Amino acid sequence: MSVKVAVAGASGYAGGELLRLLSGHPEVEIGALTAGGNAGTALGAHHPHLVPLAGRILVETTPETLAGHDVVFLALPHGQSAEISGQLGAIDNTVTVIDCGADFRLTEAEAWVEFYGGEYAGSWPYGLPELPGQRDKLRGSNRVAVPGCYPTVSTLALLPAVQNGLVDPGQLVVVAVSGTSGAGKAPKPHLLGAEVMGSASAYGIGGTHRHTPEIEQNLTPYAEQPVSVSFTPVLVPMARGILATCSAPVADGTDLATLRQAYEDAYRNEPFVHLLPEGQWPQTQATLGANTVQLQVTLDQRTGRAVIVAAMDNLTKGTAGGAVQCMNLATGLDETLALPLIGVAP
Ligand SMILES: NC(=O)C1=CN([C@@H]2O[C@H](COP(=O)(O)OP(=O)(O)OC[C@H]3O[C@@H](n4cnc5c(N)ncnc54)[C@H](OP(=O)(O)O)[C@@H]3O)[C@@H](O)[C@H]2O)C=CC1
Ligand SMILES: CC(=O)N[C@@H](CCC(=O)OP(=O)(O)O)C(=O)O
Repeated sequence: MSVKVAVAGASGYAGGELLRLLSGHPEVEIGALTAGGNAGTALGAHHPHLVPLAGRILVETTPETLAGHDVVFLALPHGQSAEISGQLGAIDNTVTVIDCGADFRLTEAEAWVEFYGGEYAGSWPYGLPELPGQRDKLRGSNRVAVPGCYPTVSTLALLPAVQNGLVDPGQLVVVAVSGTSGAGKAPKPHLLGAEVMGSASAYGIGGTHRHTPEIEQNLTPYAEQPVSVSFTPVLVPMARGILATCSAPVADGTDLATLRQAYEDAYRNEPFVHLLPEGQWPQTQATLGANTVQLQVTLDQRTGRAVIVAAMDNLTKGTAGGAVQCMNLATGLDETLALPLIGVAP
């Protein structure tokens, strides 16, 4: 079986990571690679690490250049996916579209308007296979909305505690540091070297970051009470990686052994989510370039809070790896194909 894929937004960070993974995929043939203003230039000018594909010329992102592929990955800025996927669907009704952007992630129009503004495009099956029952929705699906990077790691960190009623889901706190590639490649003043190097800065503070409703949406079906998360992202001087520290008050009678057991049970059979041995705490470098999330959980006895720390590469499991995992499921391939378990450390 050969799956012919196109990558829209191939000159960007997510597009580059998709191509790194897809280049090693035994069942994939790489078709059109598209960009915006950089159409007409060679891929190698943007991603010199993608040596075998370096000479490929980027073409314009149009329905016509994307049509005729089995799978199209969209790695475009927010708001672009809705329009192009609609136009593409009108001329090619057999294509599977996997969107790395946010356009189709939220199921509630009000949340979309509050956090993104503009017109709500609707929702597609959510590309987090580790959510209970989600694999069945992704198998054979011809549309997938890949999660945001912070929601992937935060949801997987909190799910077992929430699902088993071990914490108060109305008092979840997530503080997550991220490398700057999470912000994309387009130039922005706050990403200048002089702003980022040797400095850490919180942003999207006070419940205003657009990933807040996505994390709440993910956990709500598994909670016995309303879910509320206080989420604070922090930019740190790394290229890649997220380290999320999540906490919540534990339910009466919950001890550390019960908490730990919930995480062991939830992730024992998950290929990409790993609870570390007791006493070992996640660090981002162990997940770099790997499609993995590494977790540890403990109980802060003094404050009565469960504390879960999770590490993940924002570009791999947090975007492109998650997207390839969804492609594997959508096209009937082995879910784990071409997805590294081994990180790049130190
Ligand atoms: N970076 C991350 O960690 C994560 C990213 N995502 C999502 O993935 C998507 C891509 O992000 P990322 O790769 O970081 O962003 P980048 O800014 O690095 O890349 C954006 C890509 O989109 C192209 N593009 C920009 N404007 C247009 C346009 N008008 N028409 C066609 N193509 C255009 C750019 O081409 P050109 O070079 O020509 O401008 C580039 O290839 C976003 O929706 C993002 O939210 C999701 C999770 C995590
Ligand atoms: C460091 C940084 O800026 N990170 C991005 C999140 C990246 C991500 O997951 O993506 P989506 O844009 O697809 O939602 C941010 O906070 O906006």
